[in-house]
Formats: sequence, C-alpha cells, structure tokens
Amino acid sequence: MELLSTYTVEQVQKKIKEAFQDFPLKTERIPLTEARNRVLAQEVISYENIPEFHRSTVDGYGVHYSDTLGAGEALPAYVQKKFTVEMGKEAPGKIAPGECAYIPTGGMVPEGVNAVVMIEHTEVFDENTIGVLNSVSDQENILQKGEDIQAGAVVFTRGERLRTEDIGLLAGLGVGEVRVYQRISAGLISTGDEIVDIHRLPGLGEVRDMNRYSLGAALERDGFTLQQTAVVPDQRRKLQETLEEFLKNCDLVLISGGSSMGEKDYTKEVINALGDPGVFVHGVSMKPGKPTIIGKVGKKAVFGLPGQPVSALMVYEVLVKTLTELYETPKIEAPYVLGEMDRNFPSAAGRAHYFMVSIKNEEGKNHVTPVYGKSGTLSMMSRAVGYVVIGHNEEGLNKGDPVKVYPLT
Ligand SMILES: Nc1nc2c(c(=O)[nH]1)N[C@H]1C(S)=C(S)[C@@H](COP(=O)(O)OP(=O)(O)OC[C@H]3O[C@@H](n4cnc5c(N)ncnc54)[C@H](O)[C@@H]3O)O[C@H]1N2
Ligand code: MOO
Repeated sequence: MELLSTYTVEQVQKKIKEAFQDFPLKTERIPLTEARNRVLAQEVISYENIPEFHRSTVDGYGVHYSDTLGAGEALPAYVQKKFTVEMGKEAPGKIAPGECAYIPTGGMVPEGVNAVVMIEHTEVFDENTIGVLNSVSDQENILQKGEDIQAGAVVFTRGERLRTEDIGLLAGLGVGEVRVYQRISAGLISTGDEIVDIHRLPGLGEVRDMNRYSLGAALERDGFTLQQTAVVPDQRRKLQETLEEFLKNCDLVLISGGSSMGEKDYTKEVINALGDPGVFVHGVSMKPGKPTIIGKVGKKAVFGLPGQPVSALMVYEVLVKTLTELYETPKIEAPYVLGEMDRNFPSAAGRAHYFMVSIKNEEGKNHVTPVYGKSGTLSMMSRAVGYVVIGHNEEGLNKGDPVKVYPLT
C-alpha cells in the first residue's frame, strides 16, 4: 500500500508559495470606506505635505521665543497683541519681535512666530498687551509643515493590509479610492456519507457539517470570499463533478474529509483526474493534519483537508492561510503571547505537533496549560485560547519551558 510522503510543514509552506506563483490574483478599485482589512495592490505616494502649513498644537499666543527668555510669574515678558488667527483661515499677517498673535489649537502659525505660549501661561495686561509668564523654546508647541507626512513620501507600499489608522491617514491625504487585491473566491466541499446539514437532526452514525461553518468563518476572517458550498457523499463521480463545477467559480477549493487512505477517500484521485499538475503534496509531518492533500488544477488551488474538525482547522491555519502571503506582506510575524508550561507535555520527534492551551495569568506570568482532547473534539479547540507548536525535531516540553502561544481568533 502506498504510504503518505512526509514533507515538513516548512517544506510544504515553501512548496505552496512556489506552486502558486501564477495564482490568478486580481485587483479592484474600491472606496476608502470599504478598504479596512483589504490588501493594497498599489503604492500610495503623498503629493502634499501634511500639514501644509505650520500649526499650533495648543491654544495660546504665538511669539518670538527670544522675547520670553527669563520670563516668569514675578517678571512677565510683555508683548503686543497684533491679531487673532481664525481656524481654517490663513494667518492675516506677520509677527515681529515684541509682538504676538492669538492662535487656537490647530490654527495656522503666522510668519515670524517660532513658538506658542499656552494661554494658561499668560495674562492679559491690557487690551493690546499680553504678559508671558513662562519662557518657551524655539519651535515649542508648533507642528511643522510636513511633520506628519512629507510631499513625495511613500506612505504605503503594495501588499500592506489596511488597518483602522491607515484609513484615517489615507483620508488625510485625500485618497478616496484605493486599488486592492480582490478577495480570493473560495469553495468548500464537505465529503462523507455521514455528513448532514446542520438544520437536520442527525441519525445514529451521522454528524452535522461543522467544517463548512468553521472553515467558512476562517476564510471570511482572512479575507477570502466564500463563493460556494456543498455536502457530497462518498462517491467518486459525484465528488469529481462537484469539484469541476466549483473550479469554474472559485480559485481555491477546500475539500474536507476523504484525505486519508480509506477505501472511500477519493479526494486525491479526483484532483489528479481533473488536471495538471494535480496533487503535489499528500502527507505533511504535522500532528494533527498528517493526511493533508494539496493539488493544483490549472492555476487554481485545491486542498484536501482531514475531516476531523480540529485537524481541518489547524491545517487551514498552518497551510491554507499561506496563500495570503502571495499578495500580502505582513507587518509582523504571526503575533504570539509568551508563557511558561505549567506541566510536562510529551511529544514524539519527527513531526510538528500543534496542541491547544489555556493561559492563566498570575503575578504577571502566563502559566500555559494544555487543553486535552482528540482531533475529533472541536470543543477542545473552542475552550482553548491558542495553540503551541512543538517543532519537528523536538521531543516534548518540560514544566517551566518558555512557549509561544499563538492566539485562536
Ligand atoms: N489507516 C489510516 N487511517 C487513518 C489515518 C492514517 O494515516 N491511516 N489518518 C487518520 C487521521 S490522522 C485523520 S485526521 C483522519 C482523516 O480522515 P479523512 O480526511 O479521510 O476524513 P474522514 O474519514 O472523512 O473523516 C474523519 C472524521 O471527521 C469527521 N468529519 C468529516 N467531515 C466532517 C464535517 N464536515 N463536519 C464534522 N465532522 C466531519 C468524520 O465524520 C470522521 O469522524 O484519518 C485517520 N485515519
Ligand atoms: O492528522 Mo489527524 O489530523 O491527527 O486527526
């Protein structure tokens, strides 16, 4: 009997990126209001300075800082008030030494002013004379022209995922539309004679289709569009017809179940029957997830995920998600929380082991506890806050070992 080949997780991640270099990525222009969490397919250059004029960062009086040297409560520095700057208007004149102008927060700093004294550090001596009770230094309380963004600067590069703050910055630059990568259209096929729609009461031997929902949620979370779903019994012809139809509408198809070596595990055969180059991975040295299948039909990707609900999600997390790296340059490596094992956790070397954990924070330290269960028990994963990876060549963890916990989201 053919045994599963065993590529390491890292080898498979690399193979995925290489195999799908010609993946059919498309782009679209969308309004800024819809751009959060989308990945830029363009560079954004600023044609303007932000701000375009020196701005006061406080409500106060714009002065020549040298006029305020040595000023204090007991010995105010007196300056003549020339005018008031109105919000949203150009400053109406210049300020010479010995003079000042009232400027509101965000107002334009007039020519000649090189510092702003906060209003609470001044007193009105008479209608035209202001007493400064504090000295200020050169450029104090002034936001310089171009201090936020300089004209000509590359503000965003292609491949950046736009976050909340980025949307605000783009608005500040007057960018109302952006070119982003289109969401990859994905299809989900749940296979198995035992799988029933979640709205039905399963008979003995039957199970509800959990994977369609968990994988569907994961795809949506990561910016794919769930285009099509189906439940298919363990019949080769039916699976092939369904996959063929899905590949007309989807660039990525996930088939859950039927990945192993059982008599009715047809996923591999069907992918190979449909196209070149077909299956290029069957078997990954990871636990759970060993029987994973990865194939390519034309330029499109087909993953055969293990049917076990925990395994299907872990393989999604570790391998399917790699596809987003074809167009996205993550700002940081996958975020993790550091903690310490609160007990020993054995593991056999020879495959990467992903296990679920909970965290208890006591006296500033994260104590990490395994959440036990089989890969058929999704409640184990639901109770966990994250997972820990034991590397391919490592043999388990000891109590007190530092670990990285990758959060489940
Ligand atoms: N002789 C061997 N048997 C198995 C091996 C092996 O290497 N040799 N690997 C085991 C491992 S590990 C896994 S994981 C499973 C993978 O099996 P399949 O991908 O073929 O999946 P199924 O047999 O169809 O289902 C497994 C299990 O998951 C349940 N399931 C399937 N789909 C869903 C769904 N949409 N929602 C909820 N639950 C689902 C299914 O009912 C089964 O209980 O193979 C081992 N066997
Ligand atoms: O590899 Mo299986 O995915 O352990 O349950």
